[in-house]
Amino acid sequence: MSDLPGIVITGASGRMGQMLIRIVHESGKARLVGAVERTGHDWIGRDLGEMMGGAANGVIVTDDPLEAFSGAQAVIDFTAPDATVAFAKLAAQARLTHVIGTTGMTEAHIAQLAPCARHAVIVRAGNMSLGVNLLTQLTKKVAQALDADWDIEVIEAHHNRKVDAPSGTALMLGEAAAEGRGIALTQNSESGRDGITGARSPGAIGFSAIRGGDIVGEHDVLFAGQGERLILRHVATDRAIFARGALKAALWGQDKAPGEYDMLDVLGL
Ligand SMILES: NC(=O)C1=CN([C@@H]2O[C@H](COP(=O)(O)OP(=O)(O)OC[C@H]3O[C@@H](n4cnc5c(N)ncnc54)[C@H](O)[C@@H]3O)[C@@H](O)[C@H]2O)C=CC1
Ligand SMILES: O=C(O)C1=N[C@H](C(=O)O)C[C@H](O)C1
Repeated sequence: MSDLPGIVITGASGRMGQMLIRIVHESGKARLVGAVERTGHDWIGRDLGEMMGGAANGVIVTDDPLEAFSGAQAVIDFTAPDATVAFAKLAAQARLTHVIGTTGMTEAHIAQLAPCARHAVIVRAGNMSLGVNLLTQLTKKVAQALDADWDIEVIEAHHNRKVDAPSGTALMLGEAAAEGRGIALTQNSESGRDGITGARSPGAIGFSAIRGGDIVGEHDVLFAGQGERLILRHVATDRAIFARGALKAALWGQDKAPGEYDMLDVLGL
């Protein structure tokens, strides 16, 4: 019996679920011990390896997270907001590290994580890649250096199946810009411009979302001044960057005290 940490993947058939299964399998640093999908999904009761188009691996996909979580040390969860809150409660009961990549969570969803984090490690980030987490730090620094005469706009592009906007990454970047500028994002955010909108509010942080084709994820932070513009950009071309970050977080969480963490903690940025 291996002593590598046992990992459960929720949303196993999803774009990120399948990528996570590959990355965990290839890593040699963890064991894949469970796979969860929503009730009614075709994969329930079937062998995960076969569903992924390979040889049987003995992991049977289940819609019972409690069953999957028993005997695991961590759950990596890229699903949907309501599902993530439900998984957080079960992961806390089982004292598992819960790595949350799910975006589109409201304040009400996020508030429900705090009691869970009293019992277990939660690592949550709208983007698990090294590049984007570095970009948040750069964004904060630039926003600190420039005054409010420089308009800040976050422009993001994603594939045509994405259901939430602005993206979790765009919100992280907006938060970083707001922090650098010493303002609250909630009171200074502008998005969804259409029609006679009036002039841009001075000092606002704007958000624009593009959806199309198979774009993995692209984010620009535009600082627009008088006579010059500065653009910080991240382009993701492979979902493996998110999966590698999530696996790193799951392993990092193994010896940490219960609490809510993000990828800056994991990466030491
Ligand atoms: N933080 C990060 O680095 C990243 C976050 N994401 C986020 O991850 C989430 C998933 O993205 P994708 O994989 O592209 O979506 P997807 O739609 O391909 O996959 C989601 C999966 O979750 C499953 N699911 C939904 N409700 C469930 C439930 N109650 N129980 C079990 N499974 C359930 C669905 O059946 C589906 O297979 C989105 O919120 C996305 O924004 C995506 C990429 C990177
Ligand atoms: O849904 C996606 O695909 C992605 N979601 C995350 C987000 O909302 O920022 C991360 C990445 O950009 C891909």
